[in-house]
Amino acid sequence: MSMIAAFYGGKSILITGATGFLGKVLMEKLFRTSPDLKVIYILVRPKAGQTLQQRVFQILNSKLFEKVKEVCPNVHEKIRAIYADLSQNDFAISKEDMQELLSCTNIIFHCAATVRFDDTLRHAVQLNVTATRQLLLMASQMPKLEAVIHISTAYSNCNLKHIDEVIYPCPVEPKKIIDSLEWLDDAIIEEIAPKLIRDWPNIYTYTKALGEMVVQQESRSLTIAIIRPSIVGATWQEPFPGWVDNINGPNGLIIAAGKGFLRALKAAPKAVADLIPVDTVVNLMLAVGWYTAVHRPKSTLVYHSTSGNLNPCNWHKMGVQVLATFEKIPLERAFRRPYANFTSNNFTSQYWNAVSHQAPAIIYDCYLRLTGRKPRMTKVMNQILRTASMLEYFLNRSWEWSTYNTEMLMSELSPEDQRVFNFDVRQLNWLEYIENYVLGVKKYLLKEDMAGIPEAKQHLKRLRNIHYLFNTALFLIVWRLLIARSQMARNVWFFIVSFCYKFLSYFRASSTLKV
Ligand SMILES: CCCCCCCCCCCCCCCCCC(=O)SCCNC(=O)CCNC(=O)[C@H](O)C(C)(C)COP(=O)(O)OP(=O)(O)OC[C@H]1O[C@@H](n2cnc3c(N)ncnc32)[C@H](O)[C@@H]1OP(=O)(O)O
Ligand SMILES: NC(=O)C1=CN([C@@H]2O[C@H](COP(=O)(O)OP(=O)(O)OC[C@H]3O[C@@H](n4cnc5c(N)ncnc54)[C@H](OP(=O)(O)O)[C@@H]3O)[C@@H](O)[C@H]2O)C=CC1
Repeated sequence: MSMIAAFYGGKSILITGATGFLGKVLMEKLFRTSPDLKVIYILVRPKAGQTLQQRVFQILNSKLFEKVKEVCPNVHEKIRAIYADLSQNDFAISKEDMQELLSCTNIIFHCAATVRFDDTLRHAVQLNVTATRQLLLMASQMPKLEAVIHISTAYSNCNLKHIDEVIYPCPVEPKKIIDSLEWLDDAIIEEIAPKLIRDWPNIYTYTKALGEMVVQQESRSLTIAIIRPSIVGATWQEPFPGWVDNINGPNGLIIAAGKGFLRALKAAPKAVADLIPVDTVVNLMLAVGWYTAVHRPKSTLVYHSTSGNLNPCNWHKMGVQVLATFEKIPLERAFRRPYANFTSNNFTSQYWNAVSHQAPAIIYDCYLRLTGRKPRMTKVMNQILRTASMLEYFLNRSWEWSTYNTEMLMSELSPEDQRVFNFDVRQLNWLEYIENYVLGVKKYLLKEDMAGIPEAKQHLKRLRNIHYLFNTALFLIVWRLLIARSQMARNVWFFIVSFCYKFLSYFRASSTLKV
């Protein structure tokens, strides 16, 4: 019997960010392994014209929750969506709902955040810092609370090379930043933002670091743990391999590569690609929730959910496997054949951008214009290049994350828990994982039909022929122009032609002799 699964039985669990990538997988696993849990409260806001109920309905009716419905048929009754906006005071939760949350909650998983790298400082602080503080204030009024699990990121201290499982101080107190944002206007805030974030690469990682400091300062009587995942990728094993549903992190770039838009990336081929499957992160979260509530460690423990030091894979290996998978299972209607050129050199990268990205986009837009259609490829390409440049920082560096606490926790689990809540990334086979990942991007994110693979392969063959034809035509045009203008080119041309002629004559003569 799994001790962790039994621990969550009969519990009331509060999850923020339950509609996000990590939150959905967390809910799924909780319902599947502890179907006798009492209730999961989720803080949700209406979005894209959908009410809370419609959003919950959509999640529960997705493929991700198919197994849950077999194990826990009354899952609809065990989920309680509470209207909340984490950027508002008291999260805009009604009095009745707040009362229920305060009196019933046993465990909190705080996943909600803005994960955009280019968010405004005001919004990112509201979500990643102030909301964390407010949630902890709420937590301190919960008599039945056993543990709070805060989700940070392994990159919250990416200005350091070696990162331990400790909370590092930030140069400016979070409280001071929160207070000053109250009276500064937006223009000034955006002006001071680059000075505030110093050597952090973006507002996201900086505000996540501030969020950790808030956890440390506000923990007081609470039992809290922090989990720091690196780059969260598709599911490895559960509930099925390759599930993914948003374009964040590697997903957008994998699509761009598969569709043939992105053919070169400024990335250090040997740098560690620190991906971690989302189900591995969720298993660690649930194990940490159990351990924190049962063992009540005296200080706030930090757990790294990373792969680099236990089972490293580099960007080159990852890129090669992504391309190999696209050979077998290509995406539909590709723009060009998938290809990837990793370089960390500035000049080479700019050259590839011009030749492999901008030029084809401009040529294609000319073609669209000539055929009376609206040009769009340059816009798409610029969007992809902007995203790639935002991720560059993470593609050109390697970090060392220590994993003492994570390994300690692993050794504390019973063999059954190690199996059911497996977060041992050493068992991950990268080649198999990446293949399933790419397949998952095609099936679950792009919703492409597997029956379309033969047609997609035919399309790639046509693209290859167009590519050869285009290159030959280009070569002939350039050569013709050169011959017309340069005596040296003409000499080279006559030399080649006479050499070929002599070779053919020799070949013909020797074959006649043999006969
Ligand atoms: C062979 C090649 C191999 C490739 C392998 C490469 C692997 C690369 C790995 C990358 C490493 C990433 C490192 C990350 C490390 C940090 C870890 C964390 O904690 S990070 C935590 C994770 N955080 C991150 O990863 C955040 C990173 N991303 C960002 O911050 C921003 O996306 C941005 C700033 C990059 C671009 O912003 P912006 O220019 O404003 O663009 P928008 O975002 O607004 O969207 C663009 C378009 O996409 C549409 N669309 C949106 N959603 C979906 C969807 N679900 N479904 C479908 N479509 C969707 C949307 O409608 C729009 O279309 P349109 O309306 O224009 O037609
Ligand atoms: N994905 C990754 O690679 C990594 C993620 N992390 C961390 O993991 C956590 C979860 O990330 P992930 O699931 O990928 O992110 P998502 O963007 O998929 O999910 C974010 C969640 O936060 C919710 N949220 C955002 N703003 C508000 C708001 N104002 N009010 C209420 N809810 C809000 C979103 O709700 P809505 O659906 O309404 O937008 C969504 O449920 C984050 O803390 C992130 O920092 C850490 C490392 C890597």
